[in-house]
Amino acid sequence: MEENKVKPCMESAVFSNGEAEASPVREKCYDQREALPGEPRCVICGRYGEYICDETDDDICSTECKQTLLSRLANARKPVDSTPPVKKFPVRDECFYVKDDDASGCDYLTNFQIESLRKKINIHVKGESIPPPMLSFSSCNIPSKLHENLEGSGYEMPTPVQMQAIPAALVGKNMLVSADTGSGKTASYLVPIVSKCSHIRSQQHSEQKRPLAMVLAPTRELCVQVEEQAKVLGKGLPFKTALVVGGDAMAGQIYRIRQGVELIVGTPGRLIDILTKHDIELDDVCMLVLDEVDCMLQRGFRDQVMQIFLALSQPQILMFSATIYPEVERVAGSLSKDLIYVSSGKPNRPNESVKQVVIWVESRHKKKKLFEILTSKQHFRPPVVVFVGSRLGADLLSEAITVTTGLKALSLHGEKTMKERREGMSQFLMGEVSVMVTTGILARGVDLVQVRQVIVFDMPNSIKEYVHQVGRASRLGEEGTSILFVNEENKKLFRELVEILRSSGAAIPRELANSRYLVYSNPQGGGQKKRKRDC
Ligand SMILES: Nc1ncnc2c1ncn2[C@@H]1O[C@H](COP(=O)(O)OP(=O)(O)OP(=O)(O)O)[C@@H](O)[C@H]1O
Repeated sequence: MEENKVKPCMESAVFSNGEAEASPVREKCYDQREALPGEPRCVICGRYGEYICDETDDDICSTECKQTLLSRLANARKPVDSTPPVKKFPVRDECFYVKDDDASGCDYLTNFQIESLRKKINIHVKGESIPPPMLSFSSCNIPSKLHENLEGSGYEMPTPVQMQAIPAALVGKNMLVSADTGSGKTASYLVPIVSKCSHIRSQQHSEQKRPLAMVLAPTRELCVQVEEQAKVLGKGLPFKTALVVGGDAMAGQIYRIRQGVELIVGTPGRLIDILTKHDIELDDVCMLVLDEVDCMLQRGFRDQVMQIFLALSQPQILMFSATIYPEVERVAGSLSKDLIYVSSGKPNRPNESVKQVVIWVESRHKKKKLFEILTSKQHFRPPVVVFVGSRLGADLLSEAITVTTGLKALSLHGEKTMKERREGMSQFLMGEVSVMVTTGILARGVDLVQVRQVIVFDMPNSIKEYVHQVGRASRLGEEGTSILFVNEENKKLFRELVEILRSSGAAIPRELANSRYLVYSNPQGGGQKKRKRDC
């Protein structure tokens, strides 16, 4: 490792009595000592995070872990066929690219032009004084460094939801946004956050760097990913992040926040834990994001989210999901009186780029059917995510897959340690594991860039969870396939399922189409045994 790539962390030098500055950079992870309470930890191995990786701003312990970190990031971003990382999205109509000669945005567009532009990019809005969609990242007055970082990530043009949500967030609108899975919602809130927070910080003269923004998300995996992306976008700007999730040592998280960060990304439970036990000043938080808002406002999370919301001083609130129902709109509306609504694509529907295949298979035959798919040259498209209904089921099935098919399979669920979850995810993202068997933990928001096939082995409790699970098979309009195993045990969801399959043009198995339960099934999906939330 070249010395200039890994800088000794000044704060950590205080803890190590100057040792970090005097001695050469550690080569191997096992040469590094364990972290003491309150000290920074290596994001890869959890040892003493003596250095800051200048490329990612993460705490790391050695050259070895730095390399692991960088290759994970590179792999996580690598497209399936290893072609250069220029990302596409399904732009069907070139002519919406209205020429803006002065490149200053579309302020001069007439209302009619704005409306026809929205129509062409399939954006619907509701609310007062909503700015027009932006045509390019350069037309929305974001810091040039952020623009460079977007380009560096392969973001050449904003996706439709970004075109509308970014300018609206930049002018301070409170928003509820519904957009298809894989349509770029994350950058829709991270771009405004990085832009605003780095601007505020650069204007501040005080030494105290209190958090300015917060993103709440339901799972640790999603938080890890959002924080990673925030770091990439904020690189080179006065913009630091803290990840606050269960399973990692709390001391390190508090230490990081106290060192001064602009953004906190976390799960509600751990955040409440930290806020109630430690004196963290939140008065400066001016932006709050609820990612997967329908999940965050559901029983289980709602009270914690409200508690955090009430601890803040009326921040701008941005809420996002691919599935938003009237009840969510009602609760979201109660958080802000002048909320605007943005919707892109077909809300509450599986992503159109995913071909849905539904197979009627009795429970006792499901394993056999799965093994057939996984061993079929024609049907198996690794890496594959298999969704099951329980943690034990995930463990047993992943073992059975390895034993029966010889494929490398892993399970990932809420009972695993954070270390196991991190390692499992990275092995999967790096292509070392071809089948990941998981509970709902990976259903929402997680950007599995290389995955093009999802197998829903156990139908989830609700159609909206099914929509999110299917969504893992496609990013930005890339084609994918989902295979759902269904039988009479899922009868409560039959009516909604058939409706959604019909509207997607998917074939419906004869047994399902002719089922006597079709008439009686409950569209709310009630009645199925409730499973423990797995986040
Ligand atoms: N403007 C863009 N240009 C190129 N790639 C983009 C752009 N915006 C987002 N992406 C990439 O598209 C993929 C999907 O984005 P993202 O994860 O934000 O989708 P999402 O709408 O949040 O999906 P989900 O509902 O599944 O969480 C990611 O790999 C992201 O890096």
